[in-house]
Amino acid sequence: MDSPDSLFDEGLAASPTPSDIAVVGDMEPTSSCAPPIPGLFFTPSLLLPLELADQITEFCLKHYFNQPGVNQIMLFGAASDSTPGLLAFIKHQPLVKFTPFFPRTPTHARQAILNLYHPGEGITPHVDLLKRFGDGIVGLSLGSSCVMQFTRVEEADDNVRLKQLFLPERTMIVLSGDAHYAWTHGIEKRTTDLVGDAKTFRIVERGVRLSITFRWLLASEDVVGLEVTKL
Ligand SMILES: O=C(O)CCC(=O)C(=O)O
Ligand SMILES: [Fe+2]
Repeated sequence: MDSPDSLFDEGLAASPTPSDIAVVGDMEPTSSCAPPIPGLFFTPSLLLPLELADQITEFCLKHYFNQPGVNQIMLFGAASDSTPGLLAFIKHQPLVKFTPFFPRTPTHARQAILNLYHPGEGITPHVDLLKRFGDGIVGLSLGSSCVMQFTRVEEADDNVRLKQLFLPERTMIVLSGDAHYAWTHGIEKRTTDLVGDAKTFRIVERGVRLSITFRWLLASEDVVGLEVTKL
């Protein structure tokens, strides 16, 4: 993937966007207990307030996903008016204190990627572009849950290379450090997820899911082309 506007690392994914209906494959029950990946922070009980979540979802669907076939939007700039009230909420959550996401003196532009997934769609495992983004990605799940999968970029000794995490709707995940740079993240193309543990689990249907991920752009990476939405 050579395009200068590519968001993801070469070799790991060909410009992943939510895509393609797939057959349900083998599933393992997955819980909302964060896997032991350094730099991955997730608190299942921390939920975006329902009213705010509904407002943001409605706003994004109306303003950004109002044409057929559009399933990914990139926003650049302060990204405050573009997702009203969302950054103000995120900023005060202890989870983001672990990341350099809200430095005392912001020096870089902010970027948000909005992905819309219909049931059966997913995103190829990838590492977000290392050279373009600063450390610390904050991701929100709106409208539906899903299972996110993580694999180590380098082969490691441990038996379990693939780790999974169930992301209920209105939850927030933070990927920083190793979780950002040394592991891929992706979502399998499924219409259902198996949630729980080996003994007690249930099938959860996927609905339409909107994810919003915030990042910092590194210096000189804040101009990527004229086709992007400038705020
Ligand atoms: O949908 C998600 O939660 C993940 C999106 C993602 O990985 C990305 O936009 O880079
Ligand atoms: Fe990503």
